[in-house]
Amino acid sequence: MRPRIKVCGLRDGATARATAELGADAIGLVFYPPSPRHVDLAQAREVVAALPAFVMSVGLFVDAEAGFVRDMAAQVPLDLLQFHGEESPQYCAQFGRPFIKAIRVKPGLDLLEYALSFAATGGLCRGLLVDAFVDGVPGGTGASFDWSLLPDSLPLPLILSGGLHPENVAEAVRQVAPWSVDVSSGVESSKGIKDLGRVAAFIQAVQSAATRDGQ
Ligand SMILES: O=C(O)c1ccccc1N[C@@H]1O[C@H](COP(=O)(O)O)[C@@H](O)[C@H]1O
Repeated sequence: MRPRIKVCGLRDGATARATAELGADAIGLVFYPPSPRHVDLAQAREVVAALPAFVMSVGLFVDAEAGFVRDMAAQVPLDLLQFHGEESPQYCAQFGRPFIKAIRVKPGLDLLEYALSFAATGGLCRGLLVDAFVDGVPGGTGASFDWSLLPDSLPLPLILSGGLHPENVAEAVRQVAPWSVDVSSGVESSKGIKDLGRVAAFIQAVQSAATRDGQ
């Protein structure tokens, strides 16, 4: 089976719709004000309303006040929450909604133990997203990391992210065989502006890598 594809940081309905039509399985909405991809409530609602059935909307938060997460989740139809900061399993589970947890990988991290702590949240944690560690920036950096640091198996579906782009994603899929890939900077013409040509190239690269490997 080919890896699922999430494109993160969509900010308008037309681009979100086109991204879905190109074959994305999920799109991400960044509810993190310092990000150049940040969306306000009106933008988020416009993006989600543009999605066809069976394309998921994912709301991304970074160490947000719980009230802010509740408020956005009540006003925007989000299928999944993404926690991309230092949130604990208890924090993530308190919303009673399915979520994915991001972790920034660096040498010495016990990824298995980390995954086990989130797998114990009563089925709410639907995947572990692995990203590059860049000091002082929580994500969306375009930086990649050493994929050989990833263990062979984990108790949660693995979502590979961090510096993926159309030119390296096929190799990533072959080496890591993730459940899903997640991209933001690698399909942009400038920070926060998605380039649909690069989105198409990214999706085609994932599909062809998976086909060649008989997935
Ligand atoms: O996209 C952002 O601006 C962002 C901000 C804060 C935390 C996470 C963010 N995005 C996520 O970062 C990873 C990797 O992004 P990139 O492809 O290396 O640019 C991805 O999971 C996005 O969902």
